[in-house]
Amino acid sequence: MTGTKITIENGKLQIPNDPIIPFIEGDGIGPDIWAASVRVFDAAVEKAYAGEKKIVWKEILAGEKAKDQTGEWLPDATIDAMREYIVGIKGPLTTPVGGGIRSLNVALRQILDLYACVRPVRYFQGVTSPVKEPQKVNMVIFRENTEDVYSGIEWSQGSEEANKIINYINTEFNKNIRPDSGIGIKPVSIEGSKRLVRKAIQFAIDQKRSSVTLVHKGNIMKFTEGAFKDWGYEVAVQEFRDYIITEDELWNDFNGKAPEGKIVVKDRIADNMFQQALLRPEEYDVLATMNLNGDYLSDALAAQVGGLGLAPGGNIADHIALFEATHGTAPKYAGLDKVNPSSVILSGVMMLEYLGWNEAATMIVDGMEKAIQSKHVTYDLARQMEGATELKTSEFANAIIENM
Ligand SMILES: NC(=O)C1=CN([C@@H]2O[C@H](COP(=O)(O)OP(=O)(O)OC[C@H]3O[C@@H](n4cnc5c(N)ncnc54)[C@H](OP(=O)(O)O)[C@@H]3O)[C@@H](O)[C@H]2O)C=CC1
Ligand SMILES: O=C(O)CCC(=O)C(=O)O
Ligand SMILES: [Mg+2]
Repeated sequence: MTGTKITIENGKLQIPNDPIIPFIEGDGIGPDIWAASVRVFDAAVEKAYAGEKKIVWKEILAGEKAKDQTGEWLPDATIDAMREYIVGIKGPLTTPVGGGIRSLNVALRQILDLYACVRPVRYFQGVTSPVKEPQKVNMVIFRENTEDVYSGIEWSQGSEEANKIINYINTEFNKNIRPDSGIGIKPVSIEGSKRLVRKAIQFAIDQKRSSVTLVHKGNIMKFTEGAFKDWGYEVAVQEFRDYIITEDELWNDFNGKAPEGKIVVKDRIADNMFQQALLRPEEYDVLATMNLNGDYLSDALAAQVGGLGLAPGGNIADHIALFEATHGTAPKYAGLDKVNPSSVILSGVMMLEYLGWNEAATMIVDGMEKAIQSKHVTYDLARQMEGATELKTSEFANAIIENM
């Protein structure tokens, strides 16, 4: 295989003109949307750089394909490849509910310590949305990606471990957990919280965004969610003093009007955040959330601008980054060449921006905007639009390429 590895020099990514980029095709709808997406990426890079740049794709295995070919759901070679090649992209992977394997998606994030799940939510002109003014939504979710109830530390009801823990907590701490309970642990650390909020604020500074909102349920879960909020404010005030004001300062010192260029750091209790996002979306910009709240908010905000077919994301550490759509494997549509590939395509746009290949990224977004405005779209958007022509996954990729 030709191609050159991305490297890190003096803390910065060095991107060759022919980077080797690993990809995971994914389960369910994964093969359909990956086949469409990769054609769009290659066409955009070719068009933007006239052959001077090219991605050399390297398939790595996870999920059902890995199980079939290697006997393992997540082979070590896949983790090694991500460490070696640094930037990658993946399709969705199935996680059974209840028993069976744990989430491979979560495992990839935890093993590679991809601590920020970054999910931008914006409106595409022409998409029909369930809200009146979807164009007011322009938020970027920074979701903590390695801890919280996603840590996978849980024991089933009736297991020896669950019984032991219940007994210990009830006797040592005078609590009253019902003996027939399942047990899950919710660890939230200073390190995990602060590095996530730090990344969110740095993004807000770099992208000249107006606010960072810490989302939490700290009124109820005081020492996990409440602590996340407190540690978030600590990072803001101690590390970014020259760039930010808190919401208290906004009202006490600036009469509700932020000085030019200052980012307002505020917090909202999670249930309130969901209704604020619907009713006053223009007041929210960057959101820093814990793992579970961020998972819920990602799908809800995606729906607000037209659905999961348009919801990209990236799991990003200090250097290693694995881009992926917000949605899952939508198994009922697997192999039908039906679903919207845009979430993976827009995840690829995030990846191209991460590489600094902004020209190709912009070209894809332009192509997608034009295809949507011409009402040539996949079923999910077609069913909401009047007078739309429904395209297959592969045909929508063609439409983007033709409009680039
Ligand atoms: N990061 C990952 O890999 C993720 C994996 N998963 C896994 O995926 C599996 C299925 O999860 P499920 O809860 O059904 O959620 P999914 O996100 O897979 O699908 C839910 C619904 O969202 C809509 N949708 C999803 N993707 C698209 C798309 N590309 N284009 C158009 N519409 C889309 C469909 O809606 P409609 O029915 O209205 O057409 C679909 O039925 C589970 O095993 C879950 O664990 C879930 C989330 C993330
Ligand atoms: O890993 C899974 O199966 C689900 C993950 C998920 O919902 C998400 O990352 O948004
Ligand atoms: Mg989710």
